[in-house]
Amino acid sequence: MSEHFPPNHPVLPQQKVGVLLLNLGTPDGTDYWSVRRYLKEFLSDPRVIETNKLIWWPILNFVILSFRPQKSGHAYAQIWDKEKNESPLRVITREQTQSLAERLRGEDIMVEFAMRYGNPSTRSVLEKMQAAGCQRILLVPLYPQYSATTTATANDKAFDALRTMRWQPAVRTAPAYFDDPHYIETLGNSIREGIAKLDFEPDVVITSYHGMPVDYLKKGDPYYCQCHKTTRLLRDYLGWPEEKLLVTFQSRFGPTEWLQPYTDKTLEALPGKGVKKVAILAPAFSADCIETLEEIAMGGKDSFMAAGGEKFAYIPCLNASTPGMDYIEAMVRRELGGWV
Ligand SMILES: C=CC1=C(C)c2cc3[nH]c(cc4nc(cc5[nH]c(cc1n2)c(C)c5CCC(=O)O)C(CCC(=O)O)=C4C)c(C)c3C=C
Ligand SMILES: [Fe+2]
Ligand SMILES: [Fe+2]
Repeated sequence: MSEHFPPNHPVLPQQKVGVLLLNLGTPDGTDYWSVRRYLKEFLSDPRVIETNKLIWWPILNFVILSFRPQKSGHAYAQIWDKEKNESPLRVITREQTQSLAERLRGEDIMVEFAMRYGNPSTRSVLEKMQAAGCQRILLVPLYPQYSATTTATANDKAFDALRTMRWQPAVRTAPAYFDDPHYIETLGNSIREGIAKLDFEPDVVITSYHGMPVDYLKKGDPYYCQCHKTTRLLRDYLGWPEEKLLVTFQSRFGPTEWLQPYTDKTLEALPGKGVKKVAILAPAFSADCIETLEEIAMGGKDSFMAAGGEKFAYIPCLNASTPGMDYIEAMVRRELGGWV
């Protein structure tokens, strides 16, 4: 008999592969304190706000966190899933996770989701996966276009948790998929089908991406170029000219210059140029959320109509739709190559 120490070796769970879907995060409720807690974590992230900490700390704590939680809480209340008492972003991310788990069933793969800010936290889920025997974990940031403000910080948070694990699993990160032909085809088909359901033919279709300070682009963040490439490939796929499929940037925050053209200003200007019927989608988001449902589908529609627009339609994100999940499954299987 060999000499083992300790003599009563603990029983170890069976080894398995894990897939961890990562998204941004969302508040646990629409009340002031829930939204404040979420915004504080979000806006304290130096990947998101690069302003010097000594300058930013008082602005965040004394100015932004005293008024923004009410304003955002009111916006969240308009889109809240009242049946599940949860934010749509989390409802949809969970549906995507369940669907992927279903598709990978029988291969002993554990599929979970975690958020960069709020719950379920990346650390708690990674610890659960490690304890369940996941010795190989694929991290999948659910952002089609890479940005340091989203993809990199999601991965950072996962690596932070791994840093304190004695028995650290092997980890891979999935790359951005902004130009993957299968993704472009899936998104292109969702545009075609979205339009086919309408009672009008849009004069133009807008791809509205989440914005970012221009300064981050100048410092080398590839997000802006990847957004443009997604739309260019969509035009090629659909066979549309440049003026039929526009690129705009939404969700401006703070006084600095953000990526342009701005979605809100574009929607206000189009009717004056004779464009009265638009359809709009938000390809930077894998799941519908406050930025798409409240800001675009509701707010964007109001400003377009107030400026003289006649027809407005919002085309949903891929969410947990069958084609959307077909894509995520194929991408995950590809990235798991050699592991399963
Ligand atoms: C302040 C700077 C911000 C940067 C830069 C930024 C980049 C960025 N964000 C997303 C995706 C999402 N953002 C969401 C909400 C949201 N974003 C910011 C700020 C920045 N985002 C704030 C303050 C908020 C909170 C809502 C609000 O108070 O207005 C969400 C939705 C979350 C939800 O709960 O529904 C997503 C998703 C991307 C892709 C991106 C890339 C440049
Ligand atoms: Fe954002
Ligand atoms: Fe917003």
